[in-house]
Amino acid sequence: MTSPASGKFMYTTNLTLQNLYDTTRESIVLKELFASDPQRFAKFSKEYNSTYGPPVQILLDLSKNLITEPVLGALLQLVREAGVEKVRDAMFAGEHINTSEDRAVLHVALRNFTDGGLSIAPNEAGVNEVDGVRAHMKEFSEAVRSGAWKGYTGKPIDTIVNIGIGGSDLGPVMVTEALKPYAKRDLKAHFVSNIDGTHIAETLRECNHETTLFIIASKTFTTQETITNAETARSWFLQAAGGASAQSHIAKHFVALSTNTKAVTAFGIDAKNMFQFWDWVGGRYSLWSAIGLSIALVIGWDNFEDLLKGAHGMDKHFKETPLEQNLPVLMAAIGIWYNDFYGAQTLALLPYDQYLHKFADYFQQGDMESNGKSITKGGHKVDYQTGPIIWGASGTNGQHSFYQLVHQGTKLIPTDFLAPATTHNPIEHSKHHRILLSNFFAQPEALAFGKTEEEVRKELGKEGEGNEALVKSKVFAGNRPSTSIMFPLLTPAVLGALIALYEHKIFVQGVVWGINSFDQMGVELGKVLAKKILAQLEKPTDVVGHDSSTTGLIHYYQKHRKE
Ligand SMILES: O=P(O)(O)OC[C@H]1O[C@H](O)[C@@H](O)[C@@H](O)[C@@H]1O
Repeated sequence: MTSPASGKFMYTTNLTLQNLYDTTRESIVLKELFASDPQRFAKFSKEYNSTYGPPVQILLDLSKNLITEPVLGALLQLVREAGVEKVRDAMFAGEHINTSEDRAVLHVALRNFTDGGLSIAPNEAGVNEVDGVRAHMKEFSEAVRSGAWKGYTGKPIDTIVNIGIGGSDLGPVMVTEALKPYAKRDLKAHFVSNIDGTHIAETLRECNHETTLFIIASKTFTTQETITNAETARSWFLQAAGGASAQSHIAKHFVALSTNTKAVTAFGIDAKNMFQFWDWVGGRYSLWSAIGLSIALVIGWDNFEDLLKGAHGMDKHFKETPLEQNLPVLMAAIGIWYNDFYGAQTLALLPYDQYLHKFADYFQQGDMESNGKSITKGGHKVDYQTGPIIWGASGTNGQHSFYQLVHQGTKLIPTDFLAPATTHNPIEHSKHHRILLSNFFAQPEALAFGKTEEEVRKELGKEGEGNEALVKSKVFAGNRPSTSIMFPLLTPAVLGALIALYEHKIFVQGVVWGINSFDQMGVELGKVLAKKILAQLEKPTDVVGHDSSTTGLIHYYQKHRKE
């Protein structure tokens, strides 16, 4: 048998799985599986308890998935056969598993603490500088939060503006939203990402230049959106602070988070106000690095460190736990079952926690930029499905929009439901939370077990007689899969562990599919074309080298634009 090195999804276990799918799919009916096995929940749910850092408990209930013991066994065999354990260890050891860019993949090193016991790639350049950058971030964030760091007129900072995009934006946005209960409420935080001038313009309207700190977050420090927004912020600041003579005040109001010292200093930011990270930190894995500075500013250093420690606990679990008990491995295995055997196209992330309302947005980049690939590491075109489309919204909002399709549409939509047992806002004696959780429990139940025609007829009584269309439209076929994830309370450490759980799930799937989860060549072409087009926008005669559609659209813009 060949492996994905040839572009064929053909491990030996693949045949076993295909065979299981062909011969047992009809009998994988959740209603029957639960009825015939009172132990199903006990068998297919796992409790994670951190062995490192602040306490983290996570309950992962996989029992409402379309799996049986033989299926899960075969999926784990597939993971084993694909060599996931070897590649995982290679990642922790700092081998250059990002082969196309010849880089190590060491975001795990950013959340390693010397007593963590994982001895992560101590020899990779930069790994021994992690502690130093953390100390710098701690000192700086504490100075800003305490008011010791002053703006150029001697006033403390009351507003921060993180300017970044993609991995330099989504993590800080998602985490600061998720951990709002831990936020310093009198420090306003804004995140500017879009090149659309509206984003920076609306943000600057809310800022006082004397008390605002701009954090320019860009791994490469060449990203068009970020640099343009940063230049606009700098001009705004200089103008408000008295023109060119105010240049020396920039040091009090602009810091940079980057791997590119040269570009940062060329921009005018002092190297001592730069927080370094390294090329082995992928953008979408960078919230643990200096990119997390805005998080540390908002929630404070100790909470930021708890976030890292929660993730580190999950790293230990991923590295040290047998596959059968390994949460990210189990989630990855089940995702492969739907993606490559059932033909599911998507995965919906559905947190029943308003604080996690950016969770799906965050993992759209995390998952889709990592595993949205169709060429293997060996350079072959795949003949199987790779990364799923990630989408979702926080409960219960989704219930009033897209759940109709999830319950009764023609597509199979695997779903992950997430919820905390306790809310940070127990208003009305937690009445809201009880209602929220009743929905969190009800939706997976409804998806799995549905409602039969017989039940509908009984319920409708006379109204249903002679109205077959009505009866049929009220039937829920059921057997729609879901995973449920619960935790006691959304703390920084729990959030860290949850993010790391999904990161490692993505990792495992990427290895099984034989792709490089750590480059992102797919974002390049559009960028290059946009640069070329930008230079042609002035006059219709400049618009050359395009198809008639693109040319027509640019001509329309040229005809109708107003400065
Ligand atoms: O931090 P930077 O270098 O500005 O990159 C921002 C983003 O740019 C591109 O879209 C990709 O490379 C992303 O992975 C990255 O997160």
